Amino acid sequence: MSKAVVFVTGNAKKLEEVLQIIGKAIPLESRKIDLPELQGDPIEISKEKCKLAAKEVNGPVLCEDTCLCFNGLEGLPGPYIKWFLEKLKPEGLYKLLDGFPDKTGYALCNFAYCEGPGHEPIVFVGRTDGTIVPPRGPRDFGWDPVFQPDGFDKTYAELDKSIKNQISHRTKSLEKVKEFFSQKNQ
Ligand SMILES: O=c1[nH]c(=O)c2ncn([C@@H]3O[C@H](COP(=O)(O)OP(=O)(O)OP(=O)(O)O)[C@@H](O)[C@H]3O)c2[nH]1
Ligand SMILES: [Mg+2]
Repeated sequence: MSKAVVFVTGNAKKLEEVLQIIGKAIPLESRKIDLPELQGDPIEISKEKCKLAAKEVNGPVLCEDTCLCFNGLEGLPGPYIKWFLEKLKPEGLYKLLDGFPDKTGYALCNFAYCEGPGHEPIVFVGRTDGTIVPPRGPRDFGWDPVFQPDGFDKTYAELDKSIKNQISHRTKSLEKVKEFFSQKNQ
């Protein structure tokens, strides 16, 4: 690849996972910029975030927006999970579903790639379905303690990192990003 792609994020834990997942498949640089985020549709949010990132960097960029969606709440908190988590902590996220029998949900990761200012971003969606449970496991990354992926009896936080990175929303999205770059560079 001629030009390194800059992954723009203000979140160190995200960056750590992205580097673990992609290894050397895509030469990445990272830039810590906390980008403003639109409200609304998750795809549009990631596209707009990526356009702003491309402007800041003045070159090719990747960025991602992550949602945690509760089926009982019609997909909310979704893209607003960061603010819900900050105020309610993991316990409060589970309590949000008090009175809602459906505890299922999904983690969504939308990576967006933009070639540079003026280019339209492309979005790569990764989704992992699961259940929202009372928090269990280490607290070092966001809402991991309340998300139990389907097929496992452990939360993301309790799972070995290598297992989370085989099945996660982020991995599924990055698989598509890798495929895109391998085609692009043929
Ligand atoms: O337990 C978790 N497991 C994950 O796999 C995961 N991925 C993201 N998050 C959290 O969900 C919100 C997304 O908001 P978000 O996409 O806007 O991220 P951000 O603002 O922190 O960084 P960025 O937008 O600069 O990239 C933020 O609170 C993140 O900490 C996760 N929590
Ligand atoms: Mg953000």
